Amino acid sequence: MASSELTYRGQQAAAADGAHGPAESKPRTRQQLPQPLRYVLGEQRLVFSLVGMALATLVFLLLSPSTTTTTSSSSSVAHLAAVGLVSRQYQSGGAGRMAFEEGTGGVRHGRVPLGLKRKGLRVVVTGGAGFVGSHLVDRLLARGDSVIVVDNFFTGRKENVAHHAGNPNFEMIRHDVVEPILLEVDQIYHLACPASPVHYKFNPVKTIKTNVVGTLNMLGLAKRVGARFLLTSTSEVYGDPLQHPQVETYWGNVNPIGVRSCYDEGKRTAETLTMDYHRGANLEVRIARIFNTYGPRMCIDDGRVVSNFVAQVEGLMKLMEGEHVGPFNLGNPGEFTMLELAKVVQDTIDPNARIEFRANTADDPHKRKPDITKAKELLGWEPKVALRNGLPLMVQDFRTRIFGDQKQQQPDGSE
Ligand SMILES: O=C(O)[C@H]1O[C@H](OP(=O)(O)OP(=O)(O)OC[C@H]2O[C@@H](n3ccc(=O)[nH]c3=O)[C@H](O)[C@@H]2O)[C@H](O)[C@@H](O)[C@@H]1O
Repeated sequence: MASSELTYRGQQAAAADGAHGPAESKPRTRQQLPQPLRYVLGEQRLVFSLVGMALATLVFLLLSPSTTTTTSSSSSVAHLAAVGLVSRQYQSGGAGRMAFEEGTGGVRHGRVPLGLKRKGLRVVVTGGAGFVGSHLVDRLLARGDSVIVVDNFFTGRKENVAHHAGNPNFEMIRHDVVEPILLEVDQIYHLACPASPVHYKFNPVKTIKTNVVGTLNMLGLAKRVGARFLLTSTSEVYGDPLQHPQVETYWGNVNPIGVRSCYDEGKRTAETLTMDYHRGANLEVRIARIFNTYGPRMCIDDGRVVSNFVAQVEGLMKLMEGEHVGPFNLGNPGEFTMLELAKVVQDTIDPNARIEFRANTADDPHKRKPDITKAKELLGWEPKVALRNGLPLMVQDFRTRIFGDQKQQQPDGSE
C-alpha cells in the first residue's frame, strides 16, 4: 500500500494546487493534521497502543504491593507473603529492602516481585579479606548473596578470598575505609580494622582513625542507601574488667591513655557512633563484641591467644538477620590458664614444644570471659568447636602456608 511519506507529500502538494474536487475532502482532513499525529492515527496504531497500556496497567496493579504509606506497604507484604511472593528479608523487617527506600519513615516503596526464588542480598564486607571476614564471605556467597569485599590489605590477604575469583556474585575493591565510598547495598558488615595487638599498635593513630573515621564513613553509607549495618566490636571494650564474667551491660574498665587505647577506645567510639546513628537517623544497626577467635587463615604473626573457633561467623549472620540490636558477646566462655593452653598445644600438636615464661605486655587484661546468656537466648547461638578439636585445624592451615603441606579443600573453599 502506498502510504509512505513521499506519497502523502505528493497528495498534499496536489491539494494545495487545487487539482482535486470536493469528493476528496475526507482524506484531505487527515492530511491537514501534523505529520506525527497522522502517523499515530494510521493503521490503527492508536488502538493497539491503548490496548497495550491497559494490559500493562492491569498486570502492574495485580502484582505490585500498594506503596503509598508504610502501613499499606506492610499489609501488602503480608498479602504477598501469603502467596509466597515476597522474600524472607522483606518480611523480617527490612534488611533486604530496596536501596531507594526513604531514610526515616514516611513513604516506602514496595518491592516488585521478580520471581518465586529468594532474591540474594547485596552485601558489603569491609575487612572481608581478613581472617573472620573471609569466612563470612564464604558463607554469604554460599547462601546466594552478592558480596563486595572492601579491604586495604593491611593484614588481610587476597589468597583468603581468591577461590571466589570468577564468581559473578563476588567483587573485591582495594579501598581504605577512612576514605568515603559509595555502593548500592542492602547490608554492611563492618569488620575493617587491625585486630591483633601487634598490628593495631604498629600505627596507633591510623588504628583509631580507622575505627572512628572508617566507621563514620560506613555508617554514612548505610544511612544514604538505607542498608542494615553490623559493627564487629570487641571484648577489648571491657578493658581490664572488674566484673567477671562480662555481661553486655558492664561498661568496662579501660585505660584511655595506654598503648592499647587506640584499639579499645577506638572500638568504644565506633559503638557510640553506631548507636547514635541508630537513635538519631533511625538506622538499623547490630553490634557484636567478638572475643578472641582463632582458626584457618588467621595471620601467621597474629600473636593473639586462642579461645574460640571461627563458628563466630554463624553468630554474626544470626545477629544481622535477627531483630536485636545488641551488643552481643560472641565468644567461648571456656576458661583456661596460659599454662593449660600450652599443654593443649603440646598434646594436640607437638609434644616437644618448649614452654617459656615471659613478662606480659602493657595493659594486657588479666582475665576475660564472655557471659553469652544473651546470645544463647536471643540469637540461639553458642560456640560449637572445643579448643582440642579446633586447634589442630588452625595448625594444619599454618603448616600448609609455611611449608606447603597438602590439605583437603572443599569445592566451596572451606577446609
Ligand atoms: O576479634 C576481633 O575483635 C576482631 O575480629 C576481626 O578481625 P580479624 O578477622 O581477626 O583480623 P584480620 O584478619 O586482621 O582482619 C581485619 C581485616 O581488616 C582489613 N583492614 C585493616 C585495617 C584497615 O585500615 N583497613 C582494612 O580494611 C585488613 O586488611 C583485614 O583484612 C574483625 O575484623 C575486627 O573488626 C574485630 O575487632
